[in-house]
Amino acid sequence: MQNVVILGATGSIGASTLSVITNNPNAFKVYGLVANASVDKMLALCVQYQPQYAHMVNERAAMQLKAQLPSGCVTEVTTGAQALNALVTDSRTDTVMAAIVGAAGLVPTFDAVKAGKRVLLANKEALVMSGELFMNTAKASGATVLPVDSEHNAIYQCLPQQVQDQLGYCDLNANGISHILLTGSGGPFLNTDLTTLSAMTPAQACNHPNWSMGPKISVDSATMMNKGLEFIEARWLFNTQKDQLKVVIHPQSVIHSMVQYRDGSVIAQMGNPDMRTPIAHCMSYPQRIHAGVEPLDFFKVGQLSFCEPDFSRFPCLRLAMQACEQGQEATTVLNAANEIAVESFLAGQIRFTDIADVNHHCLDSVQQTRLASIDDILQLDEQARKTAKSFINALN
Ligand SMILES: NC(=O)C1=CN([C@@H]2O[C@H](COP(=O)(O)OP(=O)(O)OC[C@H]3O[C@@H](n4cnc5c(N)ncnc54)[C@H](OP(=O)(O)O)[C@@H]3O)[C@@H](O)[C@H]2O)C=CC1
Ligand SMILES: CC(=O)[C@@H](O)[C@H](O)COP(=O)(O)O
Ligand SMILES: [Mn+2]
Repeated sequence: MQNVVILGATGSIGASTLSVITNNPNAFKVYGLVANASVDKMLALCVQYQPQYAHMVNERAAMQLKAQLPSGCVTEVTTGAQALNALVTDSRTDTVMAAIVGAAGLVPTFDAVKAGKRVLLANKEALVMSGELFMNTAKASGATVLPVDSEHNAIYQCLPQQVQDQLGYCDLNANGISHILLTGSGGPFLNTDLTTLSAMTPAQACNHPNWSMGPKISVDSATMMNKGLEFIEARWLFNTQKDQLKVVIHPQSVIHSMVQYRDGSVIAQMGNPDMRTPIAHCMSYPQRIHAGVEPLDFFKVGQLSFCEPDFSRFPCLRLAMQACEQGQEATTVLNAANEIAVESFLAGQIRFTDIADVNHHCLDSVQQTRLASIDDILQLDEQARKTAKSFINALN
């Protein structure tokens, strides 16, 4: 029985993780649930799963949750950075699902890695910000990092065992691998008339053709910044060298990514677009469990198609690929700028096409100081957020 802590329990990945646990009650116990401020959702989860701990980052939310928990519920409600650190590093915590959205997930995820836990990584932004430090820390602590993001999970499944065992420092070339092919759907605006892009609304941007996800990642899919963040994520997870990583648009999201070998073989991982598959894979690795996902029906899949990304439609993808080449300072700035830009777009303060302009401006103007620690990363993140906010204020 694995004791599981879910960071981001009230979100989309949190719900899928809890569904996998519900399907496998003898293998997993919900030990701790973490969210920011969604009291009603957390209350319902506490009643259903009776975790040992429910942690709310927002202090008021923690007080409200405490007041509303029914008597007889075993859950202890906590708040504050120290309590969160204690939960992820607790000797009874076996597995941490890292599924807080954005930079807010970095510290608890990193703490779990430092403590040598089994870390199931959905929070790609943590790796975008701290990639090198994150993977080095995992190696030093002996933490097992398993990629939940559907593409990275697919790539992982297509790699040989010895490469899987050396996540973060594997030599792809020495293992006969020529390329990693990172697939992306192109999102809801793949074929939208370019002249109308600036008028696209948050609801249209969040209307992903294949996946049901939280609002931030949905907008990132629409700009293809999601693929850019995933490009950086793959760079760190699979230690890719220049030109080993390619983005392929595949609108149906049936193939979740591929690995191309020197001898001409291409190994792909396929399945219905349902995050419970990669989550179940990570939770049970190296075993296989029931995820509650319908098997892929090849007679109903229809046509699978592929094309190259068009950078004039998706400038954020190019920015991310360039930032990846520049290094961790640039990717930290880009991630922070993008979080502010997406938040402002969702709040109706900027246009869809302004997101790329905010990101571009921050990459060009934020001074990129050398990053040696998580504190350095958080400081640069803060600086980039300030710059993004000033730029947005000047737009309006
Ligand atoms: N959804 C998906 O299919 C996929 C998601 N991912 C990645 O997984 C992560 C989560 O995505 P998703 O589940 O869609 O996001 P959601 O928006 O659905 O959920 C976000 C979760 O994070 C919590 N949260 C937000 N801010 C904070 C904070 N400051 N401190 C603590 N908790 C916070 C939310 O709590 P509250 O409800 O209280 O606000 C909620 O539980 C992202 O990094 C995303 O890129 C990767 C692949 C696929
Ligand atoms: C489910 C998942 O992993 C998302 O990151 C998904 O890939 C988003 O779809 P896009 O390929 O459109 O970015
Ligand atoms: Mn993905």
